[in-house]
Amino acid sequence: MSNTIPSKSESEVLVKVEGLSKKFCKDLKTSLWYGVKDLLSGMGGNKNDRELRPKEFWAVKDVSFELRRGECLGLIGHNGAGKSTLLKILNGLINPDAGKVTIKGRVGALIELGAGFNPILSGRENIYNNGAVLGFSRKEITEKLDDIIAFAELEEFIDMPVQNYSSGMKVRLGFAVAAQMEPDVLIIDEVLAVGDVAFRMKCYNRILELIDRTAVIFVSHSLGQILRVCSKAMTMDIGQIVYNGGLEKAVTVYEKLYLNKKIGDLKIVEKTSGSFIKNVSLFDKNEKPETDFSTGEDVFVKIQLYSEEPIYKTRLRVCIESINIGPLGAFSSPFSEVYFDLKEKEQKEVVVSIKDLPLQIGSYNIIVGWYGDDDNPVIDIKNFGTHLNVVSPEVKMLAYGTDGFFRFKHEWIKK
Ligand SMILES: Nc1ncnc2c1ncn2[C@@H]1O[C@H](COP(=O)(O)OP(=O)(O)OP(=O)(O)O)[C@@H](O)[C@H]1O
Repeated sequence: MSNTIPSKSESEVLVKVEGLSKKFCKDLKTSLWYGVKDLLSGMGGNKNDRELRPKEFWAVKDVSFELRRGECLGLIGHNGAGKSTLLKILNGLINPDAGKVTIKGRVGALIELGAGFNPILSGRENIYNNGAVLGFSRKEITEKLDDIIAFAELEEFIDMPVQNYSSGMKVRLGFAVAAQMEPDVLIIDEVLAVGDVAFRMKCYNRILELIDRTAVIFVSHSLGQILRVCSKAMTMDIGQIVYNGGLEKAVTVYEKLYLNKKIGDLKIVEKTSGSFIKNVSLFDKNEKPETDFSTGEDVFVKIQLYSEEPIYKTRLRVCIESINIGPLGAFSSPFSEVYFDLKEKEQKEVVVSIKDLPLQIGSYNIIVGWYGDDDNPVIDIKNFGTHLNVVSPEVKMLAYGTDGFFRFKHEWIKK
């Protein structure tokens, strides 16, 4: 028998999800009525779980994936994408309508705030209850008790009923129980965000400590957190997996979805008469149209302007926006003393280069504004539709230092 640690691709599959689906009903009364009908038809063996009836929708649809020991899967998706529903099915809190979940070993989970705790029992009593549910004996729990209480930093409050705990205290106790009980599978939902920053950092460090012997599923809206903690990621939209694989691609897919949704929501009407920006597109250094770039590459923004009337001394401004945060930076042509004149019915092409792109992995939106004189301050603004995707270099763990938006030019000096 070999003593070498198995590589991740050889290590044991701890979570196997096959064709998982769960539907909900948008209306409570109809939902109750369907419940009664299902019960009766179920008794008659006539249940059709794969069909949607009026007012029903798929919260999770045909989801399949595997997770091995040593892997940490980040689950990302917009509000209502189905992330929490999927985690609740994995943790056995709700039953799927179709599909199968196979989990090997103990599951530690932090899903809903206070879920799994009995509010009238003290923190200490709840630790014993939760430990027992996970299959630990009283002696084993007593051995771990001090570590759990210390990790949760609840020494003073451990004998107080959990119903009197603050949200942060409940999260601390929940995470401490889930993570200190040496689970094989650890499931962490967004609730971790309720804890303060120092506690969250402690939790990430604990997850990193556990990773070699655990399979972790981690949901967060913070892409920074996902990039910091996870080794792979899955993007969900409307109950389905739209991407499952590398971190950087999953983040880009998620941000693109967000951008498209934003465009859809705003129902943008583009200006197409008078003077207007006809198009904004991106090119690489070989003048090839491109949307995917690497940190450090040169990006060329091509702006097509058109004017029916002659206009003089106009200015252009380019702003780069992060989808989650907003504007990251902008530059305007007057700073370089560059202005644009257009004759009657003239089309003009302007190219501005962004040298040595300082942005890190993610999807960004380019906004171009065209401005005239005091009488005509805003000629046109093209807000959406030009994505700049930064797709490499690959993101690894925190130690590789790819947090945040910018990569600063830097040099290490050893003395
Ligand atoms: N018990 C329920 N009854 C009816 N609909 C539900 C129920 N639980 C969730 N849903 C619906 O299922 C969909 C998926 O919800 P879910 O909470 O899984 O999304 P999510 O990706 O976790 O969202 P968020 O990021 O906002 O937490 C939503 O439309 C939600 O309204």
